This record gives sequence, C-alpha cells and structure tokens, in this order.
Amino acid sequence: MTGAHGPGTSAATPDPARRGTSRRRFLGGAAIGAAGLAAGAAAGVGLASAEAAPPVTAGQLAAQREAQTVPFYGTRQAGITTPQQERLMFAALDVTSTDVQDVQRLLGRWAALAARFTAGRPVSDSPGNPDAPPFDTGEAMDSGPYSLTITVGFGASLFDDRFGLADRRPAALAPLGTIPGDAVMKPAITGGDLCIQACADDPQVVFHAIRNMVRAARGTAVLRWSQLGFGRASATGAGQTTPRNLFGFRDGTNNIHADDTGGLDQHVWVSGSDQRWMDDGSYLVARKIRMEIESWDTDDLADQQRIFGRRKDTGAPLTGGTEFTPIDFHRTGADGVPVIDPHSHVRLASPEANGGVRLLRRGYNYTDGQDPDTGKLAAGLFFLSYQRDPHAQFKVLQTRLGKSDLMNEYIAHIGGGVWACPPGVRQAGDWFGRSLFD
Ligand SMILES: C=CC1=C(C)c2cc3[nH]c(cc4nc(cc5[nH]c(cc1n2)c(C)c5CCC(=O)O)C(CCC(=O)O)=C4C)c(C)c3C=C
Ligand SMILES: [Fe+2]
Repeated sequence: MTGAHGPGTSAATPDPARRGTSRRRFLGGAAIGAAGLAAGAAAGVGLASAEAAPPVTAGQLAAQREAQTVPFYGTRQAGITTPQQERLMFAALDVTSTDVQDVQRLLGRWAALAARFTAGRPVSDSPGNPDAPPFDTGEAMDSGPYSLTITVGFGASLFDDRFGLADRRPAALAPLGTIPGDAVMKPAITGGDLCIQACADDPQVVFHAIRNMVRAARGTAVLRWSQLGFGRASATGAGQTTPRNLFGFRDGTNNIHADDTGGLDQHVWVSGSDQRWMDDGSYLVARKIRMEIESWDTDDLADQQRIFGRRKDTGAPLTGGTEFTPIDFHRTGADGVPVIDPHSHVRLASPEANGGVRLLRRGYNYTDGQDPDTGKLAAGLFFLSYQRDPHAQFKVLQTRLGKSDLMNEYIAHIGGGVWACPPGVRQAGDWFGRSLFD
C-alpha cells in the first residue's frame, strides 16, 4: 500500500542517512573538548601529584548537555523509557486527507525529519531557493539536539472508515468510556488522529521539532491542540533525582524505572496482542489535569501530606523511613486509625490496591498563564503514561482515583487522549507504524 515513491522521499525531506551540515557544527568540537578533558583526567591519574587535571567548566558541561543525542532508529520508539528530559511539546493532529497514501507519506516524512532533528540537523542541508520559503524555520539553527526524542502515536479515530484500517484497530485502543472525574474533559483539547510527543532539555528544540513536523503535514493533517510542559514531573531514569510537581511533592518515586526491564516488559511494552503490528509498541494515555494551586496553598501541611500519604520534604511514606522505603499500608496509629489514609493518593494508586496494576508515568508540569475568567494561574500536570493496555491499567487506576481520591478536591481532568505508539523506526527509509499498513 506504499505510494509510488514510498514515504519519506519528497524533496523537502532528503535522505536522513546523508551526512550533512550539523545544526551546530562546532558542538562536536565542544563536546569532544569536554570529553577529552574527562578522559585526560582519567588517563592522568598517575600524574595527578605532578599536575592536577583542569576542572571541567560550567560552559563545557553545558556544551556536553547540548550535544547529547538519543538514538532515533531502533526496535522501540525513544521517548518512552528514555530518562525524562526537562521539556515537552506535545501535539495532537487530525488528518484532513482521505487518501491512505497521504497518511503513509506523512509518516515517512515525519520519520525522516525526526531522524534529522534528533541528530541536531535541520530539515534540509540546502539553504533553499531565495525566492521560496526556507526548508527549515530556523529557530534551532544554532542549537544541538539536547537529547531530543520524538514519539508518534495513532488515535482510535484513525481507525474509522476513512483509511480502511478499521479491522487493524487493536482492542486496547477501544474508547475508554466515561471514567469518574472525566465530566469536564473539553473536546477541543481531547483526542486526535495522530500525536507527536517531543521531549528535550531545551524548550526551543522541542518547539522547533513540532513546528516543522506540523508544517510538513500541510495538506494531509492539521494541528488539533498542543501542550508545552516543563520540569519533568516524574523520574523514569534509575539515576534521576525525583522531581516535584506543582503541589510541591516528589513525583515518580514508585515509578517503573528504565533499568527495570522485567517491569517494563510486564507493564509497558506490547507483545503478543491481537494486532501484531503493535508488538514492541506501547499505549500512551495523556491527561491534562488542572491543579487548583491557590486553594492547595491554603491547605495545612499535615493535610497535604495526608492526601498523598507521603512527607512533603523528603517524599518518605508517612509510615516512616526514607523516600524509597516501601509503604506499610497496614500500619495503624495509637488511635487505631490507618497511618496511610484509606483515600490517600498513594494507597488508591498502589499496585497493592489494584491487583498489581502499574504503569510508566512520564508527566510534565504545565502552565498556560493566567485564567482570564478567574484570574487564577491556569496550571497543573500534563500526565503522560505508557502501558500495555489502557483498559487494564490507566482505566483501572483512574476509576479508583476518580471515585474517592482525597486529591480530587484540588484537581480536574480537562483534556487528553489515548494513542497507540507503534514500534520503532528501524532504519532510514522505514516509517512510523509501517507494520500497520503491511
Ligand atoms: C490514573 C493514574 C494516575 C493519575 C491520573 C495521577 C495523577 C496525579 N498524581 C499526582 C502526584 C503523585 N502521584 C504519586 C504516585 C502515583 N500516582 C499514580 C497514578 C496516577 N496519578 C501511581 C500509579 C502512583 C504510584 C503509586 C505507588 O506505586 O506507590 C505520588 C507519590 C510519589 C510517587 O510514587 O510518584 C505523587 C506525589 C498528581 C499531582 C496528579 C494529578 C494532578
Ligand atoms: Fe499520581
């Protein structure tokens, strides 16, 4: 079903395998300089008494961070178990063409662009024709990749009767139905035929990636809604310190970490499902969750901690220990009352209360500035979660949380969606979700 020239072969998206101009040519040098210093320091151990290794400067560390790349090609998409970067831009798009070959070509163009952007390269190595708009929009021209990852997903609506894909829709992508707490989901920021999650350690790099991928969709798909995120609100890397959400609590302590391959295989990566094209993929459930931070800030510390079941300063469970001490859900106080409130967030979301259910959280804090109607800060958590089956995982947890989580007084789910993220793009010329169309 591939188009005559196959996806990804248009003039505006040259072969990503071609070596060309780096978005920032001198960065390689800067990174090698810093790495060289580190290697020199290691090699020079024997000489240490004679000559101390020069310290690595803040500038060199910043250059290293800027030059950092995450491999794009692979069996599984990056951006799912990749240690979480600092910045997010998320986009949901609707397909406007009714020709399935347009969709395939778009997925090929996106794969070629994603390969380039994640390597720190612009849309094209050519400056283009002075009488035509430039190939690349330019705002990341002086920037390295900053660990950019680009992850693409397919919404349930892509499997309607437009593209002949109805019988390829996995059971796991069937609509979740109404879940307690969903009453205020706004259609304008919910759903979408396609989604792109761009994560990097720089805000302009994620913006550039989404902007140019939306631009490359012109004539085939349009932007439906988007979201910027900052200050990763989950830890996914084993060595990452646990970040804080906008309620000020450590978030991600009990997440599935990148080195827990058994946990990831059990809870995150699809294998042997009813639609084999999804093997090595994962399902993304996103929720834009508004947080009433002004009222939260009037609540006393003891109550805030009761709501989560954890201490605000250290993240340790209220039953004692340090951040990573297992929670003792059976402990009662001298008064016979459970130390971890029966309606606390950690109890209701725990595997113990949900038949072992877990998911991988990858959320970001967000703010849309001030709410013009109320004057309050429009801020919250852009909850991103990956799993094998949203029905058996997200829905089970959110059904319990939506009914009686103490936190519900301070939050509202206002948008989001579910997308099937196919396996990885294997090599140049391959495209996102090729196995879906085979
Ligand atoms: C349906 C799933 C979940 C939603 C929605 C959700 C929203 C949400 N969570 C926080 C803050 C914290 N969550 C924490 C733990 C936690 N949350 C979920 C699931 C959802 N959270 C799970 C599965 C867990 C882990 C439970 C466990 O195994 O112990 C924590 C505690 C620290 C941690 O382990 O990460 C915090 C804090 C907010 C603010 C929020 C919506 C705005
Ligand atoms: Fe949570």
